[in-house]
Amino acid sequence: MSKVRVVVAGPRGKMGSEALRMIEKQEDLELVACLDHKYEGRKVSDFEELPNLDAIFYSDINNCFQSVKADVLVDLTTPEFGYLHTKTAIHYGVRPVVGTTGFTEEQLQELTDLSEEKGVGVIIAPNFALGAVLMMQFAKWAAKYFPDVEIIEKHHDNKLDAPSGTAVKTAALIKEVRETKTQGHPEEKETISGARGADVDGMRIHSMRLPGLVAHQEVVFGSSGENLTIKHDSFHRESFMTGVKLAIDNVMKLDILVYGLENILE
Ligand SMILES: NC(=O)C1=CN([C@@H]2O[C@H](COP(=O)(O)OP(=O)(O)OC[C@H]3O[C@@H](n4cnc5c(N)ncnc54)[C@H](O)[C@@H]3O)[C@@H](O)[C@H]2O)C=CC1
Ligand SMILES: O=C(O)C1=N[C@H](C(=O)O)C[C@H](O)C1
Repeated sequence: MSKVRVVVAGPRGKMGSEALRMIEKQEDLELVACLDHKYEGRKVSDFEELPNLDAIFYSDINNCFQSVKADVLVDLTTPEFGYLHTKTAIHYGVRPVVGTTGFTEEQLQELTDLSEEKGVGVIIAPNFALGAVLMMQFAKWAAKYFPDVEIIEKHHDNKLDAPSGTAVKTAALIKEVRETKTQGHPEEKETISGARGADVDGMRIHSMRLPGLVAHQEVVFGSSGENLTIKHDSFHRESFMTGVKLAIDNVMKLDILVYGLENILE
């Protein structure tokens, strides 16, 4: 059986380095290159904190895909570069598995159209942790019966995007089953701007950023005389790696873009 040849973008990051450690342990995956805006030509093994792998760092994505044969690009970078990398990979016929969050709806639509036009499979998953995927599905189910809902997401203070991709995806899933409803008092007024959080279709998202946190979300439903809270915590980035592997395996069978890991779970 031939190995799936993987390029990782963002190898020195918190998620990218965890992905390298995961790939190193898999017999059916081979790390063939890394994409980083720094350290062109260096090997992964040159970095003490990274696994002992021979793959080379490339700074230019075109040079990378022209020099190395790759099947899958795993992108764990920033919203700006994640989007550019995904687009470029599709053009080269390299299947993107994207964990990077912060894409706009327009960017997601553009990537969906491009993937379909080129027949290149793509998986974009705002959260690779299986528990988080279940939390989102349970929240969607609960929203059918509890239309009053607020999402509280808590992350480490190095996070660039707010609200988190998971919170945005949770709101989108809830929106599929919940009638538009403005929550709170009809005449409520914020005396400090932002106090009620972001407004998505009348439901609220609150984003907390603190050192010490990893990735956490609570979806709180309210009804007369009762509350229901659905909560997920990622305490370590290893929690995302089962999903990254699952996405790499599945993207090889796809010729369209899939948004959300729930769409490939049985
Ligand atoms: N889908 C999921 O399950 C998860 C997604 N994320 C997302 O993954 C992304 C990365 O998160 P972290 O690892 O925590 O961030 P990080 O800041 O630790 O790592 C990002 C890395 O990207 C690199 N980078 C920046 N520009 C680049 C470029 N042009 N080319 C190549 N590399 C570049 C940086 O040098 C850095 O090493 C974020 O968008 C975050 O929201 C994070 C955790 C889980
Ligand atoms: O930046 C992070 O850390 C995370 N980002 C993703 C998001 O925006 O939802 C997934 C997870 O919450 C960790």
